[in-house]
Amino acid sequence: MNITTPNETIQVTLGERSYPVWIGRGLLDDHARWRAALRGRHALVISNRTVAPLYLDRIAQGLDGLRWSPFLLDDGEAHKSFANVGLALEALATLGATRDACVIALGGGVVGDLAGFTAACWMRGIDFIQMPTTLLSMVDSSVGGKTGVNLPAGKNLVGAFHQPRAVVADIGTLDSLPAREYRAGMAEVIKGAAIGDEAFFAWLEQHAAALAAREETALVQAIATKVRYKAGVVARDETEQGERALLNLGHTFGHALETAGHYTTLLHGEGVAVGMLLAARLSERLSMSTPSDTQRLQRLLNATGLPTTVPSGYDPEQLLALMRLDKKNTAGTLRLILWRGIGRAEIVSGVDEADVLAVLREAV
Ligand SMILES: NC(=O)c1ccc[n+]([C@@H]2O[C@H](COP(=O)([O-])OP(=O)(O)OC[C@H]3O[C@@H](n4cnc5c(N)ncnc54)[C@H](O)[C@@H]3O)[C@@H](O)[C@H]2O)c1
Ligand SMILES: O=C(O)C(=O)C[C@@H](O)[C@H](O)[C@H](O)COP(=O)(O)O
Ligand SMILES: [Zn+2]
Repeated sequence: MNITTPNETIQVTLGERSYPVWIGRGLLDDHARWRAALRGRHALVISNRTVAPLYLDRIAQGLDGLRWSPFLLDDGEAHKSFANVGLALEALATLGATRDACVIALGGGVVGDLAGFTAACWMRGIDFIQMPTTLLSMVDSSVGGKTGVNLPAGKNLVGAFHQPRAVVADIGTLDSLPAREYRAGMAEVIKGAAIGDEAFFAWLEQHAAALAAREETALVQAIATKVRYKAGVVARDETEQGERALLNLGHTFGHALETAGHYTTLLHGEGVAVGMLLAARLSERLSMSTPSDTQRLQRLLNATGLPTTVPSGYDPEQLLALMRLDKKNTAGTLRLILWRGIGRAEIVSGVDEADVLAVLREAV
C-alpha cells in the first residue's frame, strides 16, 4: 500500500474545535492518522452507491475493532434530503451509537453535507470526519462546518454549523472522478481567488492547462491555496456574521439555477460558475466593476471548461423568486455578494430587484 505523509496540512483554527485538513495521495490508507480522531466504539460511514464500491473497503480496514456500519445514499443532489437524514439517524440508532460515536463522510459534498448534519443532530451533536472524494468537496464543502440538506423550496434551507474533527483529502480518489465533476470543483477554486486573492487568480490563469491535465503539483497547490484561504475566513467568522458571506459569491444566482433545474441540469459548481458571471455583470451594471474584470473571469471559467451561460428554459421571474429565499437576505431586501474586480468581493444589501431582473433577462 502506498501511504504517504500529506503534501500539505492546513489547520482550521477554532480553539478547542480546531482541526487539520490533510491533503495528499494515499491518505485513506493511513489508518493510524485518521483513526486517532475517533473517540468511541461506534462509527457510521455515510457514502453513496457510486463512491462506496470504489473506496469503502479501504476505510473498513481502518475500523477494525469498532462497531460500525455503512449507510449508502443513492447518487445525486436530489438525495441531499431531510428524509435521508432521518434514515441515517435511524441507522445510528440501530448501531446503538452513543455520544462518543463518529460519523464518517466518504464522498463528495452531497454526502459530506448530509453526514455532517446527521452528526450535528444525533444526540445533539457527535463527532464527524470528512473524507472528501471530489475536487469540490476537498477545496470547499469538507472545510468550515456548514452542514445541511435541501428542501423542495430551495438549497441548503435546513442545516447547522458543525465542524468536523479532521478532513482527510486523499487526492488519489480524484483519479476516478469524472471530468465534468472535476471541472465543477474548479469553480469553487476560482471563486476563492475571485473573492479575495488576485495573485492566486493570476496563478490560476497561468496554470489552467496544467490543472485541466490534473498535473499533481499544480493540483495540490491549487487545493491547498483554496483551503488555506477558506480556513482563514472560517477562523475569523465561523457562523457567517460578516466576512464569511463572501464565500457565497455566485451562489444566490447559482442556487436559484440549481433549484429551478430540479438539481438535474447544472451541477453545484456549474451553477456557481454561471452565478459568478451573473454577479459580475450585476456589479458592472451597478458601476462597481469594469467590463474587463468580467471578461477576465469569463475567460478563466471558459478555459477551465465551465459553463458561463444560463441553459435554455429558465424563467427570470422564477429565478428572482428563488433568490428571495436566500439565507443572506434580510426582510424585504436582497443581499448579494458583488465585487469591485478580481479579488475584491463585497456584501451589498438592498440590491434593487429591477437590476437583478435586468441581468437575468439578458442572460436567458
Ligand atoms: N458545506 C459547504 O460549505 C459546501 C460548499 C460547497 C458545496 N457544498 C455542497 O456540495 C454539494 C456538491 O458537492 P460535489 O460537487 O462533491 O457533488 P457530489 O457529492 O454530488 O459528487 C459529485 C459526483 O461525483 C461522484 N463521485 C464522488 N467522488 C467520486 C470519485 N472519487 N470517483 C468517482 N465518482 C465520484 C458522486 O457520486 C457524484 O455523482 C452540493 O450539495 C453543494 O451545495 C457545500
Ligand atoms: O462555506 C461557506 O460559507 C460557503 O458559502 C461555501 C459555499 O461554496 C457552499 O456552497 C455553501 O454550502 C453555501 O452556503 P449557503 O449558506 O449559501 O447554503
Ligand atoms: Zn458552493
